[in-house]
Amino acid sequence: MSGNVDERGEMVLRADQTLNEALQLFIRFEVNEVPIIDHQRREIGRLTCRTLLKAVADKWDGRTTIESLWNGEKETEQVGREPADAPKVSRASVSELTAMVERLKRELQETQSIVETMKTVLDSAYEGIVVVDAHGIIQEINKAYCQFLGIRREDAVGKHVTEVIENTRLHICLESGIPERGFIQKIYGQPMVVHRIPIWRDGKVIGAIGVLIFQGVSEVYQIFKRLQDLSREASRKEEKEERAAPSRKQIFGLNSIIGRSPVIAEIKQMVRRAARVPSTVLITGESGTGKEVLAKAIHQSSPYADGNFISVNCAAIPESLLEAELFGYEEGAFTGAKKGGKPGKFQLAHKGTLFLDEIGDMPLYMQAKILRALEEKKVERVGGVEEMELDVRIIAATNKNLEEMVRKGQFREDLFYRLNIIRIHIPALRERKMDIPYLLAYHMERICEQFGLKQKEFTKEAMQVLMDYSWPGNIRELVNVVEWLVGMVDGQKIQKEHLPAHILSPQRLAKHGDKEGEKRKIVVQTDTNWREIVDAYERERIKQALIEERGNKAAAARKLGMHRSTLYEKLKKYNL
Ligand SMILES: Nc1ncnc2c1ncn2[C@@H]1O[C@H](COP(=O)(O)OP(=O)(O)OP(=O)(O)O)[C@@H](O)[C@H]1O
Repeated sequence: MSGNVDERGEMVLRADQTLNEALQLFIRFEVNEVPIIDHQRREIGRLTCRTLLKAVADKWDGRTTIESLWNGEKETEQVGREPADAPKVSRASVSELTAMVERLKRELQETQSIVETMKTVLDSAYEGIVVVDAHGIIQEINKAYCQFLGIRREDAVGKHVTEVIENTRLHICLESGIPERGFIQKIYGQPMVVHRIPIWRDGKVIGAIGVLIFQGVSEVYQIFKRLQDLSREASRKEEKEERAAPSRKQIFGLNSIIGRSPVIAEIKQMVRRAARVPSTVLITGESGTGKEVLAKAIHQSSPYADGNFISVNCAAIPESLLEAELFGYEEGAFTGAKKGGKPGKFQLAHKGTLFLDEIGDMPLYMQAKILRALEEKKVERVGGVEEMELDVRIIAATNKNLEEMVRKGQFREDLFYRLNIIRIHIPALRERKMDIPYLLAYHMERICEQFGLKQKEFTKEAMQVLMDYSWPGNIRELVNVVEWLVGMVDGQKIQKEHLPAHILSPQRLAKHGDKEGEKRKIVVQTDTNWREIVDAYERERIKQALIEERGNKAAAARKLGMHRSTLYEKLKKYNL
């Protein structure tokens, strides 16, 4: 910069110097204006801080010479001379503005780098990936997809997805907001496996991602066969359980917790941690939020998975029977005691998990007994003399405020601390609305499969109403609504008008903040109605299948997509 001082010791810039050099000089000496000289060192004008910053902000090419800026090659307005009414830039603001420009430049570079990384990731993927906006317009498509379709990226971006990808349903997925996983889509006559994933933000679908997984279904079959061979041995236990409930898809452990909200991700993380240690877990959350589902997931992912998962609803067992239920009894322990006695839930859960649901409803004297069992790891049957050593993982759950109950003396403080070692809280469904479409899709698929029906879809309007609803009964209520809709709607599309009246006009239901009891009453009441309707529907379907198959039960079971033993159970249930 030494060449930038004239004979009078003043700062100058030569016209052939670059904007980079000028900016450095302005920053280093915090000047506001510098004379520009030609090669004969004559002053030909002045470069102001404002002009320099504008040039930088407009087209930041640091190699541009002051001269070319001056000549207006890249600038349309007069450059170099400050308009008469231009605001004067103070020394302080010079440094502030340059710092701002530097910051913006850095941020821009970072954003460009992220975009570049994303593009590289997309293009490195083996799968075909396409991203559309809320209108179905392609925003991004990766190399693998373009190669498969035989198109260029620039010919696809900006077009509606239906113009580019044959038989796509990505635009339908935008409407329903429901993900479609593992669907078969024919492209160029070839069956392909695809995922369609809607992108939700602030309760709205803002786009969708389509993933073309393999180059063909045959490849999936090959992989599936390989996996089957490998896991045959390991899956003996699963097969046993599947036999017990053949019409339902079995999902285990963490996979049984459906939801994509950040809070569900956190909960899954907690489940992973809780599964690793034998510590007691306390699960809290409103009724129907999935406390039992979570407890099972912990059990299935833990070293206790080979043992039983025994669930006890402490509120449902009469007080007088609770002790015998939990600890078992010896023969003759009391009038009416079974011959040979009976093992208690603790004993049944030995080397497994005991799930104490509604622990807040446990009477105080039983709390003391449970505490003793937990601390000593021993139980004694009612009427017995011998103690049995037990290795049981305890998971307790409640929808009550146990801290408050401890304060009021309704719950033992020592038991509370013994239970509260790992605490997991499940928020109400209305506090994690982005899980709603995933739960609807999951239960729709599960129930349709169970009833042997083709899966139904929600229209955008119906989905919006379901998203807006506050679900006072949480996921249990959602499951009931799906079951009701599967039974009641004839076509494949579930329209807004098909939804139950209390969901369409929720003001008829109790508002949040109303007494818990009131809320429960409404949910239970609606539950009963749904159950009756669903049962009537199922009875009718079974009757029809038997008529069509001329009384052949095996054929009717096949037609209904249920196992023969399930059909026998239902025939008994419906008196058919
Ligand atoms: N994350 C989830 N994914 C899928 N289904 C779920 C999930 N959570 C709950 N459900 C379903 O919701 C219903 C209620 O779940 P669950 O019985 O675990 O709730 P809960 O909180 O234990 O209820 P309560 O307090 O009344 O005992 C069940 O049908 C269950 O399958």
